Amino acid sequence: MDEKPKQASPVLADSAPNNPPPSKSILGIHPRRMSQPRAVLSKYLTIPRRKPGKFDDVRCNGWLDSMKASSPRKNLLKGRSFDFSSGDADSGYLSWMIKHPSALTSFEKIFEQAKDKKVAVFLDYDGTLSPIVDDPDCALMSDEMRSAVRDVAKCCPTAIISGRSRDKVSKLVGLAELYYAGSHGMDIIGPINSDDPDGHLGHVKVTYQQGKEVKLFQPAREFIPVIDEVFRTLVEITKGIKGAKVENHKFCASVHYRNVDENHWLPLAQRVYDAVAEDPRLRVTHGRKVLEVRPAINWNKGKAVEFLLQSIGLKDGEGVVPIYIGDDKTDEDAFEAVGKGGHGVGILVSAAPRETSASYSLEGPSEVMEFLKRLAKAGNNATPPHH
Ligand SMILES: O=P(O)(O)OC[C@H]1O[C@H](O[C@H]2O[C@H](CO)[C@@H](O)[C@H](O)[C@H]2O)[C@H](O)[C@@H](O)[C@@H]1O
Repeated sequence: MDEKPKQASPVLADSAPNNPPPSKSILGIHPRRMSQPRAVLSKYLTIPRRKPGKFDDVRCNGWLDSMKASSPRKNLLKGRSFDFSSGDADSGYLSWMIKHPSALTSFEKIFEQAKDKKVAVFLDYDGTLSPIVDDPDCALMSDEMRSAVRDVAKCCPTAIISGRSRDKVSKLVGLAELYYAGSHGMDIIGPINSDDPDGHLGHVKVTYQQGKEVKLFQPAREFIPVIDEVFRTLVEITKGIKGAKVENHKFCASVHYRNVDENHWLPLAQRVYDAVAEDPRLRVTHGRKVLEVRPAINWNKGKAVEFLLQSIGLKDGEGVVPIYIGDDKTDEDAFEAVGKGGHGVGILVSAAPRETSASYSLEGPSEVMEFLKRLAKAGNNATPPHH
């Protein structure tokens, strides 16, 4: 189904990788050589990457802290009565909740903000629609959640924006009426609208499920062989680490350490960083107990939201309220995108206080489902169906 884009993609180069590669390997594993000629991809790349140098403990501790913090602990305070004068950890949680109130208790306010406006809903998958589980292949969404999402999609355009490959996440969700962006937004299937001439945004028209014509946008298309190669390397170098799992998402690769003994997290991270250290085309980012190797391009879930809004014909503005719900660091770009101009609503799914650009919070997938049900009900009462 995938075709070659007719026009160059509008991808800009990143200013810096999220996490610069470390210096010399402590394990004696040398960075792999890529077979793909670098010149082919050079238009995307401006990131100055440091040559491997001295291994530094500060960076190492930084990784480890980041890896430890990457999946928040359950909020033990829920359901307790609070002593507002205590000044301990409880008050930290409370002040976070004041800054990022529950989207359920604030539902009326959110609905008021969306009233008489065009709403578009963007949903992350893992940790948002499905609970976090040890085996990524077992992260299934419930039928009840599926029907809540289906009902929302009946009243407003709805898209899934996931770190997983588009094929995988669309199979897991199983709703043909949604739009999908896989590989952290680097593989988008969106609608074609009349103000958006063919190829204008670097996309191609393709025939999708049930013969429907859709827009396919893959800004990192040229990286497929690069990711393929790094995936094979990652499988090889993590073979000896019990519990490590590597996934190929076509435009990025994930290295999971949720099932790896904590003492081996740092050596695992070191191997992953070493594998990309000398390649300016790649960068490493952190997700929930997962390291992601991604093309070093300026494209992320936030850009995918903007692209989809434009495709849907809802350019950002006062009349449009994009709602984004997600649980991960990679969702922060999307929270920023919907927060621009103060029109959109970002909702972080987290059971613990976290630095975020989202305005609201929900504790976990069951609260997400509750919110979606209320949204669908309110939307059905308030507006005619969008399609
Ligand atoms: O953007 P998302 O849809 O949230 O995808 C992000 C990553 O999700 C998956 O990993 C996470 O969920 C797994 C299943 O619950 C869990 O085992 C893992 O620890 C989490 O990181 C997926 O497997 C990754 O490839 C995605 O990048």
